[in-house]
Amino acid sequence: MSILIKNAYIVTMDKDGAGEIENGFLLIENNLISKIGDNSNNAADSISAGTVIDAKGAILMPGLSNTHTHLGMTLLRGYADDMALQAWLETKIWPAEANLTAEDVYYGSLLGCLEMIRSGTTAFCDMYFFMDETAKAVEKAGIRGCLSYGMIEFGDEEKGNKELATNEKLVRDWQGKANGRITTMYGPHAPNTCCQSFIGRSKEAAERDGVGVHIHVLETEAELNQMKENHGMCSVHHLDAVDFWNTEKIPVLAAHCVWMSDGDIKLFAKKGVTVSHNPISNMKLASGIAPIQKMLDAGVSVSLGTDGCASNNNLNLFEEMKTAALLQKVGTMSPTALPAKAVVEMATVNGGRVIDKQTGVLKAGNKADMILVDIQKANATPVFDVYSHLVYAAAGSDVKTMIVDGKILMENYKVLVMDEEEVMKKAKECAFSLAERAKPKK
Ligand SMILES: CSC[C@H]1O[C@@H](n2cnc3c(O)ncnc32)[C@H](O)[C@@H]1O
Ligand SMILES: [Zn+2]
Repeated sequence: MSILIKNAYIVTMDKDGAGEIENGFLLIENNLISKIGDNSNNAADSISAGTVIDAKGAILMPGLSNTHTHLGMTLLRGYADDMALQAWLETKIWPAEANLTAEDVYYGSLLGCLEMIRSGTTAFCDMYFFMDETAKAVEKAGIRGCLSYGMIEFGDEEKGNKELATNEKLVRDWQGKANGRITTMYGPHAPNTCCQSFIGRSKEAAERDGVGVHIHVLETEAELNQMKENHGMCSVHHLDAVDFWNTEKIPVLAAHCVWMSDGDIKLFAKKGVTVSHNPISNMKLASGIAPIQKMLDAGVSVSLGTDGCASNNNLNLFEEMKTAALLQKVGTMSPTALPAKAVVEMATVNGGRVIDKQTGVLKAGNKADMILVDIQKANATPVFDVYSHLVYAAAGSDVKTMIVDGKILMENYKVLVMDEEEVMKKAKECAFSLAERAKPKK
């Protein structure tokens, strides 16, 4: 099993290696990148491979990583808009989610995988319900998923025990499955929906099982105020007291982090916490502007997420990259904040670091997760700077080919791993049936 890609403009994202190669080739053997180099002297002509892709007119780059989403929520796209987080969750989303079935989450997740394949995302971190179904969808779709069960216990110990047991089963059943494409984490939802000791127990379970933790933190000013009122300190310091941010043994992924103080940022940098920045969700729910430039300056590893489809309302990381850059600029009133290359690093290198260390950079020995972005298009004419193009001008729909773990999932805009029409039909049926079941009974 080998694939040779030649004549590509390669963006490796490899700081210590090739950087960009204007006319490059890349060889995949089994699920790994075995060679990458310059093709201006036709070096690739001497390489034989089972499949050859001529990538003239395309950028070859690492696949994008979406480090915070709730994939099954594709069914709730457009279900409840223009509301603040707490009211949105309590009056619309949680009542709808109380009616979710396993079938809903399967088709919602498959639809999410399809949308990610079509827009360049090769890997994602998820936190939701019925996670066996998301795992089955990931298995079928061929992408990479880091899955956590979303645990909410509101201080109820008995509920907490059940939630931990469900997450533990997910880890036992799915960790490392699908040739390592599926990994798992523990997912305590947030510091204001789970008590401190429960979140501490989640961390201990994750360390015992050798997997990471994924949590929402300081998403809104309301959370910050509630934590100060109830505990006399912010969420970050509250959880530091149970050593939650310690990454010596396992990765720690913190979504949102909008209301971080300078002290919180310093602590995250020291501890090695990965932040998932979700600018579109933060804008739509009017949660605020996360201090991302400050985090990067302090040495925090910041990645990008979309959040769920009910607060975004899509899974398109190209939109997320552009929004991240623009939002930092307007938030700091500085056009030099969050330049294009730093944003591409967030969506590739930094996301890869938390999902699978052998992804996010195109170099020999890494896993073969990559995309081809079409630049034979009006919106790609001219390309002066490849990072500027990717962040400010490119669209998710410019992604023409995707390879994950050495397998072609989409080739020349044709998705090879599922019947798109069928998936959309089933997902639509599930969505409308769910909305019907969620209607308040008269
Ligand atoms: C317990 S599974 C995940 C849980 O989180 C909800 N959710 C979706 N988006 C957000 C957000 O921006 N902040 C907090 N919680 C969110 C989702 O609906 C599930 O109930
Ligand atoms: Zn979320």
